[in-house]
Amino acid sequence: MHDFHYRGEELYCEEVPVAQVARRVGTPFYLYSARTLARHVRAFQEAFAARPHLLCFAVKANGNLAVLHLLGRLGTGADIVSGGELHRALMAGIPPERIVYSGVGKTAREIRRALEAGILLFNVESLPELDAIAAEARRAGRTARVAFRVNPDVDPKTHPYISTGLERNKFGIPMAQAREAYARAARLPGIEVAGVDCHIGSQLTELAPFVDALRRVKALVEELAADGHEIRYLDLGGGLGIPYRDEAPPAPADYARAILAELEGWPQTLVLEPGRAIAGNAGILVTRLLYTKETPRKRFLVVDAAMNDLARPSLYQAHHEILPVRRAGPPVGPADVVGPICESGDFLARDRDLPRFPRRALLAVMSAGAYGFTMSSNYNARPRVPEVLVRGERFAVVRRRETLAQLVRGESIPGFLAE
Ligand SMILES: Cc1ncc(COP(=O)(O)O)c(C=O)c1O
Ligand SMILES: N[C@@H](CCCC[NH3+])C(=O)O
Repeated sequence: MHDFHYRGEELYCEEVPVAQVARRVGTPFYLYSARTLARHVRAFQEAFAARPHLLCFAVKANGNLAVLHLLGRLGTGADIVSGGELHRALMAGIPPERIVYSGVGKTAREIRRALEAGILLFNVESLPELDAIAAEARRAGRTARVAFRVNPDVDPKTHPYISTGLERNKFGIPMAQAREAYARAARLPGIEVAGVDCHIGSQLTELAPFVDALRRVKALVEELAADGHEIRYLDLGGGLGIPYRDEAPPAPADYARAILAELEGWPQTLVLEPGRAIAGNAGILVTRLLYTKETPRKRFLVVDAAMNDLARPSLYQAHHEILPVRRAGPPVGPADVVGPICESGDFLARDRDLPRFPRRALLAVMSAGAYGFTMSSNYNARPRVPEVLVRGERFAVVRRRETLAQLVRGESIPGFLAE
């Protein structure tokens, strides 16, 4: 599942002691395992080998150039949602013909860049956006291949903030409007109807919502075929969950079996956009204990990482396991692991049965490889932390710690303030 394990008393990433990296780069930092990333990619590739498919890693989960480069070398493409992510994917060497572009608010400039790059597919989320893409394509003398992202109105049974395929969510177009939308797209110069797309949410731990959504998509594709559209790509989005605690999400092979069974005799190229399932358990956030603070009610472990470094616990009450980098004694009762930020919502873990740690102990916040660094911010003027990639016995800093100079880069004090 992942390559973070104890050897004796010490936590390792692959062949590298985590404490050794901490000595080199200081804390906090993100640490990724190349072996875990590669294993997860291969699990998808092997599971879907029986049919034409394209694995487009969701860059929003982890956009580090080295990570994207590694995934690209293994054959993956990218699912992007902004001009910034397009830039990252191209810089990392991911070929444009393996890039699909989702998101409800693509700007004219972003659309132009994606057209110039020659990406595979625009996943279109509204009719006004379709018109904008058509206009840019005509201006550039190009043709944009499009899929509509349809909203199948399926409950993914996940956290409400990360469910996307319900009618009340802002994503995609309602199924009932799809045929009309495709008819309009087919008439528009600059547009080539190429696929159907759907993505119903993230951290799904059951197969049924995926299968439900796919059945609705299949019914639509049949109608579209009857209307004369040639649907060559079926983009099923991402969303496969991972174990953070005791969840038992389906493995990529189970997910593939369920989908492939539905698609027997369907010739389309399958596009998949996993993010978390590839990167989530391939990364940890390493932090140092600053102070242990005991009050009559609570024990607080104040660490040097905070909600600006890993937002998931504060934002979704997400659970991330906390492991000592050097094994400590037995648990002595509940503690909150909190950061230095001036918000009560600044916690990485709550009410965990944890040992008593020596001062300056290193702690690993597990399963932080997806939506960890990418959601980090500079809140409380905290420089963003470094990212380190391990492969076997080697490791490299793949993003340096932000400096104080970088923290204020681009800011200026206008002269009129002195008047
Ligand atoms: C359009 C789209 N594709 C792919 C993903 C990746 O999802 P996950 O990381 O759950 O696989 C997301 C995020 O939920 C998304 O919005
Ligand atoms: N950022 C979320 C997932 C949202 C997925 C984006 N479509 C998380 O950390 O779980």
